[in-house]
Amino acid sequence: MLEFDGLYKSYGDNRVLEGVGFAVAAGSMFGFCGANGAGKTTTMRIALGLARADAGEVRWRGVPLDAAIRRRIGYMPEERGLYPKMRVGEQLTYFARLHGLDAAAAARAAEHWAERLGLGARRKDAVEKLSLGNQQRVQLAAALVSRPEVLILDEPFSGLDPVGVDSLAEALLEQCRDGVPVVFSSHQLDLVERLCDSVGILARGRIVASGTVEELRRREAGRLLRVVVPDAPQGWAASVPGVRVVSQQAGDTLLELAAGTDDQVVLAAGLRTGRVTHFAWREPTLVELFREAVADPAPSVDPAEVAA
Ligand SMILES: Nc1ncnc2c1ncn2[C@@H]1O[C@H](COP(=O)(O)OP(=O)(O)OP(=O)(O)O)[C@@H](O)[C@H]1O
Repeated sequence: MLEFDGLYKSYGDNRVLEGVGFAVAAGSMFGFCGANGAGKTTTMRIALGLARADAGEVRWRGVPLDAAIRRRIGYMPEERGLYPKMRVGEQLTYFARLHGLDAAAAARAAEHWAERLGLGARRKDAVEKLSLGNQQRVQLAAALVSRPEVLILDEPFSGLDPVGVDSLAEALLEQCRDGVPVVFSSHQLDLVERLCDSVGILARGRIVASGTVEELRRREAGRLLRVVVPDAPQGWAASVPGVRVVSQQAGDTLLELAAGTDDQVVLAAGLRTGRVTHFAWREPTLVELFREAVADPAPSVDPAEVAA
């Protein structure tokens, strides 16, 4: 288990992390989501020892990370860290050696990952001659080449074409099957939904939602209702108490029901305006769950005011 436990980090007055905690089981993939500036990179840099937490720690198999454990972590930094003049093959061999592989094993691993990520023909080219997407593939190969026990990847999919996304996704799933815990940050929520066993959404310095996508959905279940009334006038649902119209296109409406709102009341309202051809609960997408989770919480209501 890879555990991030109670991480706090401030830069001056900027309180970035205020008790970030989550755990990633060996052999599972964790999607680390959050708005720009939420603190994902900061969290990963703390794990790698590149930033120091004010409080909290990161553990692998119960042991706080130290320099020796960190050498066994494959890390892809957001700012990317390649040597532009070095050839692709040499660079990969170099990173593998840096993580302790002997010369022969390093050369074999470099060749394997270059081929695997579609860089076979570019092995002898200097990194600076590659397109940005291909440089990204080299960076990924550099994280994988040392046969890491743990993978921590900062936006590994950004800038990749669909073929690159597929080859990386397949490579990461294979790492998971070999028992490696994989943490990656991404704004591409469709990918997170497709690949990850679990997801954590960082907002306001904390993980505000976490679990499998299914669990997150179930927590929200029963709230989004799709109703199709082809002949209904625009805005027919807006006056139903406890109903918010999320979207409306022709007679196709997506409604959010407040807790306790009776869906049959909504159905009756729809029927009053015409024939209802579709009426079903709809599962929220990860994008909708994300929006909900990062939105500023409703201002708290003073209980005394409610009682009055
Ligand atoms: N070295 C630093 N010095 C001062 N402030 C920093 C430093 N590193 C990060 N920050 C601040 O910490 C906050 C979180 O930044 P971070 O890069 O961790 O967010 P992120 O979630 O990775 O964002 P993005 O999705 O945009 O990459 C930001 O307000 C950023 O300005």
